[in-house]
Amino acid sequence: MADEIVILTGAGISAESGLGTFRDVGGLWSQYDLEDVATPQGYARDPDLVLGFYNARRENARMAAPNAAHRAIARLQREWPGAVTLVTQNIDDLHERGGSPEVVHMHGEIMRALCASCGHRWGWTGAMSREDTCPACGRGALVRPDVVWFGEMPYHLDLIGERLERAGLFVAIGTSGAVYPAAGFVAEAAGAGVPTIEINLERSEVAGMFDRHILGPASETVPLWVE
Ligand SMILES: CC(C)NC(=O)[C@H](Cc1c[nH]c2ccccc12)NC(=O)[C@H](CCCC/N=C(/NCCC(=O)O)S[C@H]1O[C@H](COP(=O)(O)OP(=O)(O)OC[C@H]2O[C@@H](n3cnc4c(N)ncnc43)[C@H](O)[C@@H]2O)[C@@H](O)[C@H]1O)NC(=O)OCc1ccccc1
Repeated sequence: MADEIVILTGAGISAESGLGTFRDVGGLWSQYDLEDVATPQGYARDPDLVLGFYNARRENARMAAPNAAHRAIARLQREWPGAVTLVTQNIDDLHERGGSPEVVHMHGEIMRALCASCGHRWGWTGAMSREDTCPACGRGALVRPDVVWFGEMPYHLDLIGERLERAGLFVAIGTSGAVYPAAGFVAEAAGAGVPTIEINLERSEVAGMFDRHILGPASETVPLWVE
């Protein structure tokens, strides 16, 4: 419907809340090899390294606070109930703490755990270790963060595809367009004749696919765009 909006966010929207992005200078991927810490193979090879990596990110997310960009999107969702689908690649909970009523976490959530044995999911706040056991099947050493690793299928792709098809506008905020299938959503939207806007510090790797570009820090550009 013409008045429906799909918003996709990435690490850039949480940068001004103090959560490092992935590719920027000094970003996470310059400190860790994603093969080691964000793949099922890395987890099988060295679960302590992986659980330690996510324990540190969970602590950072817990200490961080939502910024004006998170709050502006939440305001838009409240002012247009049911018309705004907020999809995020971020595993932090800053959108929810910024007041967003519905957040589609396509890459999972760091404040949740997943049992790699029975698939049970539950809320998780503290540090995770191999000693932890699943409250459903009781097995240990298979409790992992409920996040989507490289080579794993992202969550909610059917819902996202359906919302993209019928959207009146697609907006990407704070994402480099380097990771698929998220980076392909603009092409899906454009293919369905949906107008597209990129709001980012700089032009992304898929900038050429967007109709409009609003460049600058999200905490400034997003509240202005929402106004
Ligand atoms: C590296 C890349 C080439 N590899 C992939 O894309 C792979 C493989 C692949 C699949 N299809 C392909 C097609 C082509 C090539 C490769 C592939 N994809 C997968 O493995 C995916 C799973 C990918 C998910 C991996 N998990 C993440 N996260 C969770 C864990 C964790 O977080 O640890 S990805 C993780 O990295 C990505 C980081 O990207 P961004 O968020 O954009 O962050 P980045 O730092 O890159 O950029 C920040 C941007 O913000 C801007 N910025 C900075 N500060 C600000 C500021 N202040 N204001 C505004 N903007 C700002 C910067 O300028 C910059 O542009 C996010 O998605 C994030 O979630 N699974 C899959 O494909 O399954 C099978 C399948 C098959 C068919 C259909 C479906 C599935």
